[in-house]
Amino acid sequence: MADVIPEAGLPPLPGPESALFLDFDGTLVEIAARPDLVVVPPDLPSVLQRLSVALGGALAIVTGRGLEVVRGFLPVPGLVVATEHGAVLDPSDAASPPLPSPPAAWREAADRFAAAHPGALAEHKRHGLVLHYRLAPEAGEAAHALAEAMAAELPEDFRVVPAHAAYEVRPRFADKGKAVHRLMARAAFAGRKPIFVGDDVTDEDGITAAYAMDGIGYRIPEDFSGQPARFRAWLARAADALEAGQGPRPAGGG
Ligand SMILES: O=P(O)(O)OC[C@H]1O[C@H](O[C@H]2O[C@H](CO)[C@@H](O)[C@H](O)[C@H]2O)[C@H](O)[C@@H](O)[C@@H]1O
Repeated sequence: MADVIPEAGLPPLPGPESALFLDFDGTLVEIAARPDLVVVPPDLPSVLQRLSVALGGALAIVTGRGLEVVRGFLPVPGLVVATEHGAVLDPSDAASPPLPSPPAAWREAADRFAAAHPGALAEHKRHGLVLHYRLAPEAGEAAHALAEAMAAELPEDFRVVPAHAAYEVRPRFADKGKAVHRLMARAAFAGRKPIFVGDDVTDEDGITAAYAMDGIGYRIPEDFSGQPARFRAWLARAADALEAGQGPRPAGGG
């Protein structure tokens, strides 16, 4: 990696018995003015691929982003991804629960919100939508009110989750913790020590799940000084260390 950052004060590197669960925005990449403007460092996909191979496939991206967006940013063969906050796993599994999608009227209302507030954005996903106001801070209250009004129409299916300068309307029964539990049941992950790394409130479910399975969670603000670059450098060192000696541990070997 291009980032030259001292190791002091960083968490211990993951060992060959680990399973890595990594958030995307604010963790692997710096927050940007708009979702389409995030910058993926050119060497990040290869670092993720090396880690995935070294860990026998036990590496997953667990993100609020949509599936196609993540695959576009991180073109890593064999990479497991849990998108839309765990609602959509790829590769999928037979246990995938049916999840609702926002009604067309909500999508139209979201687009009208964005049109009415220059700088605001409506992001549409399969099972949810996001009202972004980072570039239109005065629209924050309107975004919140609209998101709450939508979720109130179908409260058994949807809930509102605050994000960085955005409000997300997403399926009530999807969260990153459930995604971690489902992935840990897969052969490549089973028996490993889960390590979840995130930066945001939605990552707390994933961190809780990791602890529940004798793993650990790291937070970018506290453990990497709020710097995704520090975290990326840590990942690169982990790939070096795993390749140098520890090697992949057979999947499911306890
Ligand atoms: O779970 P994550 O990978 O952290 O994704 C959470 C949401 O991130 C994206 O929005 C946030 O990042 C944007 C790019 O840095 C930023 O412009 C925006 O203000 C943030 O809210 C993404 O657009 C959402 O779909 C994700 O759910």
